[in-house]
Amino acid sequence: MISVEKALETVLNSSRYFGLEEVPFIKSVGRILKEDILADRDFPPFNRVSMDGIAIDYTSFKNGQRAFNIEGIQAAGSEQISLNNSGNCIEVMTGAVLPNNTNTVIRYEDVTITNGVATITVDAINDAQNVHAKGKDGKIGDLLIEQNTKISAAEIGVLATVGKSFVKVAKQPKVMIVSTGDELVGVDEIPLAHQIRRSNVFTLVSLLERLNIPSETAHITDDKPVLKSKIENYLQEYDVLLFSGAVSKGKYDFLPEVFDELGVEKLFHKITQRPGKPFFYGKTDECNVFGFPGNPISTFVNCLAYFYPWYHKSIGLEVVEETAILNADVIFKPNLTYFLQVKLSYRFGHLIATPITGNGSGDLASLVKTDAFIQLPNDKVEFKKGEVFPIIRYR
Ligand SMILES: Nc1nc2c(c(=O)[nH]1)N[C@H]1C(S)=C(S)[C@@H](COP(=O)(O)OP(=O)(O)OC[C@H]3O[C@@H](n4cnc5c(N)ncnc54)[C@H](O)[C@@H]3O)O[C@H]1N2
Ligand code: MOO
Ligand SMILES: [Mg+2]
Repeated sequence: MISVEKALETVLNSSRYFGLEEVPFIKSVGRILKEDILADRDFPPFNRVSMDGIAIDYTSFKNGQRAFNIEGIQAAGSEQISLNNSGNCIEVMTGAVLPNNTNTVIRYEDVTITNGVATITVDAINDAQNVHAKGKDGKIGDLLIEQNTKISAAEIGVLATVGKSFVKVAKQPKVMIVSTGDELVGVDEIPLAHQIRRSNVFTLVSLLERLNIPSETAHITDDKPVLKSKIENYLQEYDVLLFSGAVSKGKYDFLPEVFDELGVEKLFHKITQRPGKPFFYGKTDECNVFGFPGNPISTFVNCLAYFYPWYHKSIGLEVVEETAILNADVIFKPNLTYFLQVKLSYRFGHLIATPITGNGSGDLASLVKTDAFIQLPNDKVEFKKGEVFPIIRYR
């Protein structure tokens, strides 16, 4: 039996590198970028007209000129034209290149146009107004998105702008999720009096989907030879195996011995925590094996507390700790770290965790009423309202 801290350290020390892949940028939301994205040209790439109106040479205005013959039109998407006579003007549209020999744009609202002559109707204009200068937002080669950024809609626009139709992202591990147990039937089935529907695999699939990790699932009954032959294949085929059930002390809890017989190196079995104590963790050269205890809340909390940080470390992301203020006195006597279910709220900008006690680790419906687990350490028995502890949230 090891402590939560030691278990987490062991899990993190066995993180694994899954490599990179290139994906179409539009499919990359939620993935972890594995290259720096640089500006392929200046931002904006030319002196960009930012108001519809007329472009002039400011010197003419400064010298007192107010009426300008219109020489032409510069539309957005047209090649740059030139003002031939510095006493004239060119009509310009937002998004167009500022014409050669002009430097200042006056918006249509501030001019009147009659018979091809634009007359400025305001007293003051500024040199270079309404021009978004080339390179003002960024220079060619500037770092726009750092690697290890989680790609969101904000990054997608930048990727499009710099022409990155394919991007390098962290490859996801190949994951198999296995439930075990003779008492479990499918979701679409009507359970007999002694049976229940399996739920843990689907919880795990969903917890992995939050990380954008696709997974496959299987169910194996409590039959040791079958477990052994199937798991032998899975160990060859997958980067990660997540199990729920069959890791405790029961007559049919075969997984620890099956893992041993298949050469899975045991890194630990059993942690001083509740719920989730009988967690088995091991690895082979190619595969990491998470044997979560079968009680639904045990599977759930251990996936969050150990698989999540292991995955984050594996793809090169920082593992960040969050804390909240306990909102009630709690007494917990066993010498175990207590992952207590809490409902989160904000008060004056502080995150508050209100304990909601369910009926133990089999009470999966209680998860619906809470948002997170607060992690109460095993070095004391009384936890006071107002004290701050780490939390693991799932919403
Ligand atoms: N003598 C002891 N008995 C138990 C101990 C112990 O230390 N000594 N630990 C208890 C704790 S704590 C837990 S947690 C469970 C862990 O049990 P297993 O990992 O062996 O899991 P199972 O026995 O297969 O099942 C336990 C429980 O969970 C339900 N279950 C399992 N899989 C699913 C699923 N996919 N969906 C829904 N529910 C599932 C199963 O029906 C059982 O009710 O052991 C305690 N016992
Ligand atoms: O600790 Mo077990 O994980 O209570 O259900
Ligand atoms: Mg059992």
